[in-house]
Amino acid sequence: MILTVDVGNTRIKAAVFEGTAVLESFVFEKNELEKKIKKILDNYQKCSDLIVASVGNVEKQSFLIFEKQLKVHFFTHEDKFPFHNKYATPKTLGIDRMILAAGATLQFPKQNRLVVDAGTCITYDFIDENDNYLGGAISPGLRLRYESLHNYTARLPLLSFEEPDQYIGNTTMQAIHSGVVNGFVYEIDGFIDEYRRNFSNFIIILTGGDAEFLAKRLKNTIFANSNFLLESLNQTFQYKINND
Ligand SMILES: Nc1ncnc2c1ncn2[C@@H]1O[C@H](COP(=O)(O)OP(=O)(O)O)[C@@H](O)[C@H]1O
Ligand SMILES: CC(C)(COP(=O)(O)O)[C@@H](O)C(=O)NCCC(=O)O
Ligand SMILES: [K+]
Repeated sequence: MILTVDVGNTRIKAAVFEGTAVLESFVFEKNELEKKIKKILDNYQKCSDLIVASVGNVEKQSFLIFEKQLKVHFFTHEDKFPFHNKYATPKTLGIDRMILAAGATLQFPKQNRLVVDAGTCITYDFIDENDNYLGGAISPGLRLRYESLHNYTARLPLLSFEEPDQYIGNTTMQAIHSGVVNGFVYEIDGFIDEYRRNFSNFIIILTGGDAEFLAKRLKNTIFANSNFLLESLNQTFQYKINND
């Protein structure tokens, strides 16, 4: 049994795996980290490994305190990954993106894969059918768009997510909802269209905090799985064990 933990810039996601099956998954805030992990490990005492991928700013020590109970592994660029990394700055590539790319490579062999992770940021990661990781894109996520409109202007209120019913917003609030939500959806559809024009034999994997909403709104058909990063962490760890 293993416990996987994904530290993003907004929230922490965790899941307990037995083989490839998710036994339970969790979402919590950074300030609850140690308390939550302790509780999970109390409930799943058979966990032998704690596997972490972090792009957020939490102390390593918050995980290392569990070393008495089980093995702790932080994924880094030094680990073995199942793709050829063609990113020109491999050391600055987010470890979350590397894990997503690894999961896509292992789960969907011999095809072009695009992973879209709609979290704090939207990240696009492309791995071609020869398992070359080529890169992708980074842009502001849904909530970040609402927050930046408010934080960098004098007159725009901070709104929370609301699905606009039209693209012509006729009030300040509707204009913001249209710009943020429709802009978000159009951007992702636009990127997917561009990839589709250039590559065939293609799978698109959608994940992150906004995946569920997006799955309903995108015109492109996609494979949506909110747990894809955690599942990929589990798979990449198995891959590491088998290849070290
Ligand atoms: N309860 C929530 N708290 C924060 N963000 C949420 C929540 N529910 C949905 N979201 C959406 O999820 C996104 C963050 O996704 P997530 O995958 O948790 O990010 P990260 O991996 O970067 O921490 C935000 O843009 C927001 O729109
Ligand atoms: C782009 C990210 C901030 C995304 O973080 P997230 O939205 O998952 O919290 C993260 O992958 C990161 O810090 N990347 C480093 C830069 C790069 O990947 O090139
Ligand atoms: K992301």
